[in-house]
Amino acid sequence: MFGSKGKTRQKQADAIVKALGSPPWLESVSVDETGRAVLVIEADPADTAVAEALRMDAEGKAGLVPGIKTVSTVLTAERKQGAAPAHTHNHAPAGSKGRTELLNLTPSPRRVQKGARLSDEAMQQGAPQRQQGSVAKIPGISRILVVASAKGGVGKSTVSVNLAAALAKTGMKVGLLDADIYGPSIPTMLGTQGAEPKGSANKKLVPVEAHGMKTLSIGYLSDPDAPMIWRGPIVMSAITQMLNDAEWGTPEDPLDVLVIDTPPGTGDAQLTIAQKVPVTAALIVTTPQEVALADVRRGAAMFTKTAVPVIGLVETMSYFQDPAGNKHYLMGHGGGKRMADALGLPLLAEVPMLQAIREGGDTGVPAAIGDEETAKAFHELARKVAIGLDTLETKAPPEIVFED
Ligand SMILES: Nc1ncnc2c1ncn2[C@@H]1O[C@H](COP(=O)(O)OP(=O)(O)OP(=O)(O)O)[C@@H](O)[C@H]1O
Repeated sequence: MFGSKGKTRQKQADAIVKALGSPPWLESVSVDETGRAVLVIEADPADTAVAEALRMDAEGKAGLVPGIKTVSTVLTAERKQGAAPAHTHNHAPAGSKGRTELLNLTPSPRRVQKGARLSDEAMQQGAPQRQQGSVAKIPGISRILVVASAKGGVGKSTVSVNLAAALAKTGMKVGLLDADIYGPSIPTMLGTQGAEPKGSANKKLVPVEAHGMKTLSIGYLSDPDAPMIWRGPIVMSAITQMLNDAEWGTPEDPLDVLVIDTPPGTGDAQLTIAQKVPVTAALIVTTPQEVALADVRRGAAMFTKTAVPVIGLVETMSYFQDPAGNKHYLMGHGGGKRMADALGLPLLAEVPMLQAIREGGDTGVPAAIGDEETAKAFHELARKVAIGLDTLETKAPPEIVFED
């Protein structure tokens, strides 16, 4: 029935169905020879928000199946009673002429049927969603990794600082940009409070050097005793300045990676960064509690929507190990793994709750450059992140285009 290529495509389609958990709303999956998957999702046209959420989630998961290069979705009205159940195919099913036409008419990117819509934030901004590669790269920066979390206080800045320090320790040229407008904590974590980035001869900001990294923080640019209300445009101009008008590297000698610590949540600031900054990939930080799942899902969906690949999840404060070596799962056990599985993302690290990590943050010497045992989790994470970023460079990004 199928040739060997056809069999591969069928396997990929089956893998997508499996990755999505064979849901009843998935009418069909097809994969063509270029690695483009088309998902046909049945949704209630009256509930566009649900349809949109299903689509984003499904596309994110499908995009992670090996061999899949782009994912497009066709949203259809709900199946009438007695219609065929969900199945996979490499060709439009015989006898479903309307659907065949629909699939054949969509060599291009994702089509959103009338009724489906973008998020409220995107609508408010009135801007088309970003397509990967559409934001110009910054000369002097090879890759940008954003570290995000759905909620505040989960240990995102701690992961950002230690990951950046661990990457720098491997010999990579690393930058760390603190874009956390609500609580720029990176100067404290690096022991650079009060630093004032100087201007260079060619009127660029010179990043502050700390622990083998180049760093800039919104905290260096604002008075910590005079908290200001940061609004979208101001945030973006500060971040844009720190990104584009700073001496991170040169086109001949660029940074290998710039880690950006973003503000927690999925509001305007995060969406703007994902859309306007040439982000290579995102990393999501969470704690083990189950309650955060919906928030994390929303965060992952935001990146999917803006065509930013998420390379994985990091669970932090996973457990406390007593002096006898017993592990105590104070915040629950396995939440990060379950969440990663539910989102179809790899869990890249489970960082323990350690006094040395907290103290490292408070004293300005990241634990990742400290003693071997404490630093281990971050070094392992850095290794996986470096591999993840390299892998992305050889894989075509998902293709996303919205219809008017
Ligand atoms: N693995 C860990 N072990 C011990 N303490 C930790 C760990 N991770 C984070 N902490 C501590 O928890 C507190 C919050 O961490 P952090 O500031 O990194 O969170 P955040 O998510 O960046 O917060 P915010 O939302 O304010 O940006 C800090 O005091 C930090 O030292």
